[in-house]
Amino acid sequence: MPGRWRGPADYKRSSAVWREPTGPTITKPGRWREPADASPSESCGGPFGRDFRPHSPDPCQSAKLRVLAPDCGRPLPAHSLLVTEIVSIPDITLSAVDAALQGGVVSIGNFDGVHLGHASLLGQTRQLADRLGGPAIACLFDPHPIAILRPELAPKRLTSVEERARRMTKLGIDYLVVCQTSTDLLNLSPERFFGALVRDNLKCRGVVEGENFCFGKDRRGDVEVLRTLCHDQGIEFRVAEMESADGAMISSTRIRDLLAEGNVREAAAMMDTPHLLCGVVAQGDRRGRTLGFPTANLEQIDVVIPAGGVYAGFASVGTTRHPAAIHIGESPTFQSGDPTKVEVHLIGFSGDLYGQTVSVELIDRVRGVVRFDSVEAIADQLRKDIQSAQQLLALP
Ligand SMILES: Cc1cc2nc3c(=O)[nH]c(=O)nc-3n(C[C@H](O)[C@H](O)[C@H](O)COP(=O)(O)O)c2cc1C
Ligand SMILES: Nc1ncnc2c1ncn2[C@@H]1O[C@H](COP(=O)(O)OP(=O)(O)OP(=O)(O)O)[C@@H](O)[C@H]1O
Repeated sequence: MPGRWRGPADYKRSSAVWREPTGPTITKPGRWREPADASPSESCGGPFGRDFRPHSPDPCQSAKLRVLAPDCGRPLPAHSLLVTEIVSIPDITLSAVDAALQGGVVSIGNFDGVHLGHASLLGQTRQLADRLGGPAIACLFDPHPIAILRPELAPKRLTSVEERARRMTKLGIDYLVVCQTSTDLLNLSPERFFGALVRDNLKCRGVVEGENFCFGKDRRGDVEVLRTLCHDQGIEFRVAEMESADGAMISSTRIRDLLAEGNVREAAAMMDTPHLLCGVVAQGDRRGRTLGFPTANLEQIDVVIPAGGVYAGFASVGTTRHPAAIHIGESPTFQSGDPTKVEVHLIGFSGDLYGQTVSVELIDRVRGVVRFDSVEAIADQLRKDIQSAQQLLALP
């Protein structure tokens, strides 16, 4: 049965991953630009489809749902740039990863959003792996530990695991190891955690972490503890300087806060790529087309939805990318909608999108949501919004 733990040697590995013949593109950390043929919609379900639902509150349930690529049966599109291979380890104290993953350099964290701080860290991981020989590995925990420890405080994530892998590809990371989070794992002391994952499983030659890295039960291990553990095992250890913007450290939490304010532009700057909302088009009230602006209503979005407002962005359907005006939140004019409703008007597009997967890159904010007194007034404003969006997107 796919995804079920069968024994120590049984770790899940995505086999439907396509590797570029020339290997991953390595560029200066945080300075890469998306190649012209990369379509964000492929990263929504990615090659793993929408079956990959890692955020179940019940870790056992999550393990059952962990159906990675081998069983999804869908071929990876040729233009997809996903190269970083996702490897799932159900239990770090039991699993035995294969030799290809061993002898490299690891960086451990959540890497949600793969922001510029992560990019700098992972760039150094790549460099050290090149020097020492062996793969460059990022390792994260899924679900996020907070979802098990304090589920009521667990924030929505910025990026799916597949999207993180896609971003890591551009940073030269060979493997994204996804450790199945459980209470047993969270109860491991720093020493036992290090022994199980870094020493015995990955047999690392090097470790790279940021200054604020903590690990092990109650976050008792810090970079000094890690330095000693690495030293005792003859593992090279490097501490990366923290990356900042406007005098404050860049973090996933800070990016979530920016999105909560509707500041998608700054969030994009910190991730070096726009925030991506991916959903399936559902039926709305069918009012949009009567206003002259049909909208695709997106459902099943499982990442942070920014504050209510009108945004400029791009919407991708399959491999086609359209400029778009996006409305998030309620429609007070019609007393309808909810704060997380996402409606997308694809500029210059007409056609049926129901049931299709659409991914939206949020580039900039146009304005807040307003209540209009008449249908004519809102239609007038929508025309202006399309113009503003086109300007913000620098379209002719
Ligand atoms: C670019 C854009 C801006 C919008 N701004 C507002 C707004 O300020 N106030 C409002 O009540 N509705 C706003 N809407 C929502 C429209 O009222 C909504 O698209 C319409 O009710 C159609 O809903 P339906 O897709 O469920 O049929 C906006 C929609 C778009 C596409
Ligand atoms: N701004 C940064 N510069 C350099 N390294 C960073 C930065 N932020 C985090 N890191 C490092 O990246 C690794 C992964 O950290 P993690 O994903 O938990 O970071 P985070 O962005 O601070 O997340 P959160 O806001 O949820 O705490 C850790 O080694 C951490 O020290």
